[in-house]
Amino acid sequence: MDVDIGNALDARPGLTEGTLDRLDGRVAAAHDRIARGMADDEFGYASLNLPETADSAAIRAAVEPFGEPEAVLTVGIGGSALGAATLADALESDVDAYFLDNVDPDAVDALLADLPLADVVLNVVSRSGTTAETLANFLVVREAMDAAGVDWTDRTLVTTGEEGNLRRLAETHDLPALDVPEGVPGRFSVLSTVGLAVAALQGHDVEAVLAGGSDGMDALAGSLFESPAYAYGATTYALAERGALTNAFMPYAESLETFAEWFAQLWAESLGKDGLGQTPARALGATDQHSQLQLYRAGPADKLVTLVRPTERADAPIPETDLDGLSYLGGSSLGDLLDAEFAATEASLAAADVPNVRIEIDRVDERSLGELLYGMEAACVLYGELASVSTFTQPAVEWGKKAARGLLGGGDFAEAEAVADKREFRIDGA
Ligand SMILES: O=P(O)(O)OC[C@H]1O[C@](O)(CO)[C@@H](O)[C@@H]1O
Repeated sequence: MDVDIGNALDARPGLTEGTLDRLDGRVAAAHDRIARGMADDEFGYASLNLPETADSAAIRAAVEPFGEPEAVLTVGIGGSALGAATLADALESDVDAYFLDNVDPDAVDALLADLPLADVVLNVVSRSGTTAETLANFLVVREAMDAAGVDWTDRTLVTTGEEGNLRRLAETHDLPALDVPEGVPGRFSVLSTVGLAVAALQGHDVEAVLAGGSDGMDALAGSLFESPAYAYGATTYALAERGALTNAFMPYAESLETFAEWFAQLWAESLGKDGLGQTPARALGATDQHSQLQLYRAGPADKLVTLVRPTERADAPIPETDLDGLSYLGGSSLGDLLDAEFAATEASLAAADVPNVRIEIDRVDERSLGELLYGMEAACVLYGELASVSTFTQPAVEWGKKAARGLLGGGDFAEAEAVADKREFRIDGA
């Protein structure tokens, strides 16, 4: 993974090389803190040890009984789904991967109607084992399997914590079960059982993903000038300090669109604390050049754009054409066009003094993805150290959970009562 921060210098907001030099001392101190946390397997910091601590053999052993299924259906949400989905959507496989990470009845019914339930592995993932959406979806899928005459206990893999409903379910029905890694928040768990079981079921090289993570681990150093991940973390932090409170995250590869969704949880849930943080805006190149780019380039000077791409990709020729004004496309290729659009967008932002950072990986394969995912996690941890926030907790999400549970009769919660206090100011339609 390479990071180019050149277009973050002298932008609006922008950094100078002097800023970076002054910041590097704080990066060194932050790295020492991170290194100590990793050495002691401290809560949260343990995430950055996963390339060495993840048990790929246990993952392979757990999925082995399922052979090569037609499909894998993951029921989980947030970090319990997005990492696996990132790898599944980035890599090709003959085994289809589906994810139920929402409780939209239409979507759930439509998916269950299409799935070959007798040849699906039901991969239920929840660290806590109490997440309402995950447990509700599991109960719905289990009933659908029952109704289809499928023995769900033959088709289900559980990944969960030591305690909780899912652990008890696995023990009661003797289900294959994987442990979520200790001390690793869900959004940092892609390089573990949580993110890699689907990859193993899809026949991907799990060890190569972890080797890429190790590449990222080896690239950590006590200076932003020596570590791409820290260069990204320090630059995004310093730009936020200067007003870039939105980070438009824009991969130029369809295979990395879900990666942007994974990044959004990592960045928002880790750094959105104490009135601080940087809003990740998910975008896709070249598509969003025809939508959001207008705002990025000509809107408030309150954002940076992160451009991500593989330097090697498949290609497809563009046939010759005599269409007026379009003959220049003929004989070129879609890859050439995408690369030209990437360079043009990058230059367009620079010409408007909009800070932008380029992240490049060799190609979208297991090893490069492992390094990229690890690099973003390390960048996030560094940013959190520099911002002095509690990177690995997410207390703000609990209020809504209690309110929803109270509304459904799951207990007496003041949050649920507060829902009734909604201030009304309605403008009704026809
Ligand atoms: O794995 P669990 O415990 O079901 O949690 C799922 C997701 O919900 C959160 O806890 C937030 O509610 C995320 O941090 C986590 O990734």
